[in-house]
Amino acid sequence: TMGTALIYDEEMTKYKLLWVDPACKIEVPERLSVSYEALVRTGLSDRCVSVPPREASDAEILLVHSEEYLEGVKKTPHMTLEDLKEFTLQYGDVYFHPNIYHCAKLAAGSALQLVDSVMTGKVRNGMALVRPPGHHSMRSAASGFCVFNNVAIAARYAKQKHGAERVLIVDWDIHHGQGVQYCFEDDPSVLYFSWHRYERQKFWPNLRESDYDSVGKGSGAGFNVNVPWNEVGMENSDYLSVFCHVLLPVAYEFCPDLVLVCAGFDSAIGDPEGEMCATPDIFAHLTHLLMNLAGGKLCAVLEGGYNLTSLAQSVCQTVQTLLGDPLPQLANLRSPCESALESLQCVRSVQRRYWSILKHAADSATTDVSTKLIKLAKAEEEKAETAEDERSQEEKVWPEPAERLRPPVCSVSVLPDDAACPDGLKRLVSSKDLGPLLVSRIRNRSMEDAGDADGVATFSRLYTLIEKMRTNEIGNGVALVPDVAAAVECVVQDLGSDLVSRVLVVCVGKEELNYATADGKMLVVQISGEDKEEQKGKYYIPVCLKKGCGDTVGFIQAVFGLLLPLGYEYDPGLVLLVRMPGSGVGDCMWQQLIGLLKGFAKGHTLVLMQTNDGACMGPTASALLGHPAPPLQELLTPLPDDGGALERMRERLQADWKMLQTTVSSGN
Ligand SMILES: CC(O)(O)NCCCCN
Ligand SMILES: [Zn+2]
Repeated sequence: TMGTALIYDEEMTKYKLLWVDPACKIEVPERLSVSYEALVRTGLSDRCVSVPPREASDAEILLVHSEEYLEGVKKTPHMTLEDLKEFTLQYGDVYFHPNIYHCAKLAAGSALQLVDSVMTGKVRNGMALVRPPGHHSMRSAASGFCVFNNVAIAARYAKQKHGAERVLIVDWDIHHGQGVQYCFEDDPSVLYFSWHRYERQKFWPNLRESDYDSVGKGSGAGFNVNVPWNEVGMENSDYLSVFCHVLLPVAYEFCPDLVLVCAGFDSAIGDPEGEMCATPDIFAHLTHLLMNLAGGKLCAVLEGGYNLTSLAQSVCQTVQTLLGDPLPQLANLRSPCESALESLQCVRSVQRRYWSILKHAADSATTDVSTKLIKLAKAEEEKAETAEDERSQEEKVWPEPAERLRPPVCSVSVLPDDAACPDGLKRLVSSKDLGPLLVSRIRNRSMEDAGDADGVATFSRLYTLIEKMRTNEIGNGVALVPDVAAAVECVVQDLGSDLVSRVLVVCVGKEELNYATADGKMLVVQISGEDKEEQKGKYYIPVCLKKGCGDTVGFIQAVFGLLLPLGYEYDPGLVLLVRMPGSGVGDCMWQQLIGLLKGFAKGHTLVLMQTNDGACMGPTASALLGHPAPPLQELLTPLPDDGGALERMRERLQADWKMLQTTVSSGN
């Protein structure tokens, strides 16, 4: 199914703080109106399926909250100002208003409408712009501007009404959604992931149980994943590292039927609460990285976000990705910071006991993180004293996110004349005259009999395709060629090199690739079952899966632990995905790979396959067109894998590639 639902009603702007409370003054009605107005202004709202909110019923609210709490909140509409203040005093950092009960029912009801729309297949995914937010509210208490726990209610509702068996909740808000954690900490059917500003418990809500060692209880052990940020100023690379090295491997092993996002945008630059430095376009990638889970069924529900500029931009980035638009290039990613690496290492070392995909993660006990903790804590104590005053004054500025233009043609195919063109793809026939020099090079390089006019025609079409991707006239494409190894060599040596500055070549299968430039114009990552001799340098990385490319657990570990971090750091202008004959990779994994690789080069991927391997043309076309990849069920029953080899490879490569790091540098 296609389509993105958008749920919004201005009624949810009709409550505000009626007295002085410094902790609550940032939660203003304009948060919602500027977000919606930005979606209207950019034309994104018109591209969505507008779904009206509704009020959550008592029964639905009671899925999470107690009767006494609900009865209490029910009385607030008739309270005097003094009664409202009195009622509010029993909770922390939250305020009540005569209309907030109505809005809280609409906020929860919006999340339920979104779940209905997605679970019934009316739309593929969607976003609910709501206030009051929800993730702090608990069974019998309001907290942190939250009254009813919108997403927790939605998760229970999805299970009860739609039979969802496993629900993943991703909370990228900069605060810990303790309400969600308490609700599901002993429930293995709901995996709760949250990162949050923590500063070793010095940041609100100052809970010991927000730290990384709260992994869930009883049968829920392992189904709660907390990533504390112990410093402010976290950047895009810190966020992406946690997604690649913690959340995504675990999420894929969990294999959810539905993904709910506590979409708070106070984790973006400029926000007074988060004080982080990640730019709004990061949410395009965070959303994208979750969109191939659960067959694309993703519901994003607004939580926090208090800088009206970065909030509006972040909401637009999220919705634009839900609509399937090309992703922005994330420029100049750098190494995750030391504090992020320390958190990453701690989280992986506690979660490795519960997730086989993390089994080979370093056990932090061996690197004695505690001394590092103390040393770093002292270091930042000094820094904090000085930085505090400067930091709070400085006004953050960041570039407006780049436009993300959909190319006129989404996907094309380059095929032998007798091959059928898959539905939805446009056959590329026009070809550029390559000129005698290139023609002779092609003939020499790859064609046995120089007379192979077909070969030249194919390559001139490939050249055209690459050129039209560079100018964004075409999004992506797939080519069936007689000899895929020869084609790769020709494309990267002759065609690609002068058209794009960096080509990421992802080869699946064992064929020998006998070129690897050391100049960085090309990065080759080859995933195969063959044990290759040591890699030939920084830009040729052979990843060996002992049990071959059919080993889904190993493949996923290679994709998230190596390929995606490398790709983000390399930041290519074009992705060349090569399917070597006999690779043994499954169709689902293949589609997942195509979907995930769209995160690079604004989605400009060229898939090369051998003519006699055309059987997977259907799944390939489907993935290129943006249809979500089917879930990888195999992950549920992982075979004993050799993930250790991948960890060792990552450790070896991280000297060259900073995004591969998952532990604090043992050096300092
Ligand atoms: C929804 C939320 O997580 O943004 N609420 C933040 C409350 C902060 C109170 N100091
Ligand atoms: Zn927040």
